[in-house]
Amino acid sequence: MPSLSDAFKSVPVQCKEPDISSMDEVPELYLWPQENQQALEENIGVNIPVIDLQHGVTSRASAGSVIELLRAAYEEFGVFQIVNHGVSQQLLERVENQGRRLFSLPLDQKIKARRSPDGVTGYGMARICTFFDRLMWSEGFTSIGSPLEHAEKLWPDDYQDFCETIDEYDHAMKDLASKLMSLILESLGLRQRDYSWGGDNCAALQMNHYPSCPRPAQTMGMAEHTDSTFLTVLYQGSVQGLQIKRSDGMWTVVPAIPNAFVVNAGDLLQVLSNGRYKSVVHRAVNSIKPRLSFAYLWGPPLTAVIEPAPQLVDSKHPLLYRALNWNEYLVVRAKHFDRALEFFRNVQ
Ligand SMILES: C=C1C[C@]23C[C@@]1(O)CC[C@H]2[C@@]12CCC[C@@](C)(C(=O)O1)[C@H]2[C@@H]3C(=O)O
Ligand SMILES: O=C(O)CCC(=O)C(=O)O
Ligand SMILES: [Fe+2]
Repeated sequence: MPSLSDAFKSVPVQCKEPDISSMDEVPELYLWPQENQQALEENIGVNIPVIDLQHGVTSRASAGSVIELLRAAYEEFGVFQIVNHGVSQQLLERVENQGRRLFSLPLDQKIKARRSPDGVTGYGMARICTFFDRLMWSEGFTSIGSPLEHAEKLWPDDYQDFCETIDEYDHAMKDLASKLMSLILESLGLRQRDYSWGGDNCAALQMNHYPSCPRPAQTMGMAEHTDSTFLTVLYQGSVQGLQIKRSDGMWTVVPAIPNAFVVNAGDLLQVLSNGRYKSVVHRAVNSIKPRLSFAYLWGPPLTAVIEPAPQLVDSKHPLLYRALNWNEYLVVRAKHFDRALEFFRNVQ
């Protein structure tokens, strides 16, 4: 049985982990072309819906049911935010504190928990770094289930708080992600019982740190990408940085709302919905302020067959993708990155 950690074995990567937290100058390799960096002040918050999971209210003038709001948000943007989601503010604060604690360790300590070249979990740059010729102004830590193996290396005598907090957060995210998936299926007119795959859904928690940056207009925190998931639940704290690319190619800021989560549509949802909900292209930009984000990347059991729902295929909506599973998708993506979905296009 493959695990999420196996998908990258065929394409090992060796990323360096320079100590960007202590740099007051930005080295050449971190400077990205200017066209990437248009400031988008005028686009801040362009109607990206905020859904109140208990009441269905939104930031838009017109309120509606959660399902209608979700459908509209995913058709238009591939993203929405949620409030009143049931995850306590206290847990979010604890997770942020543990993130701060981890990333403020000296680099020689962090690299004791370094991600292996063919692995997924541990400390290092986001795996997509190999697809770009510039470096990203960020560092990350990925866990799948318990982070114990790495936490013991980071804090040999004091890893318990970290593990307990991450375990608790992982459980809260697991529940929230499956609730969101039920709502998403309902919004597509699909029956929950057809999507209970048998076996546990897989997920990874990606903690990101974007250190204070002396030239934020010229650097990139995390380069543009889609997530390979069904959905990603992102907590971005109080410092803004996430941007999404709209269908007209314009970048739009996703405002940081206290205690809200951002819910991105991922590539597997694009497949399952036969292209009706497109995975959202997004990136994170830097600022003078240090920023943390926590992405819970959630998908099906690794070998479950994912294919466009038959109810969403008809003469006006031809079958766009052939059946795949998350494992084979990740293997193709590890090699071909943003072109991976093309390999699963249905050819008539
Ligand atoms: C479940 C996963 C999604 C991810 C690859 C991974 O196996 C674990 C890390 C995830 C992450 C987080 C940052 C962005 C991303 C594109 C990356 O490089 O690593 C995603 C991967 C993905 O969505 O494919
Ligand atoms: O930091 C952010 O806002 C985005 C992070 C992200 O896209 C990811 O971890 O996949
Ligand atoms: Fe992402």
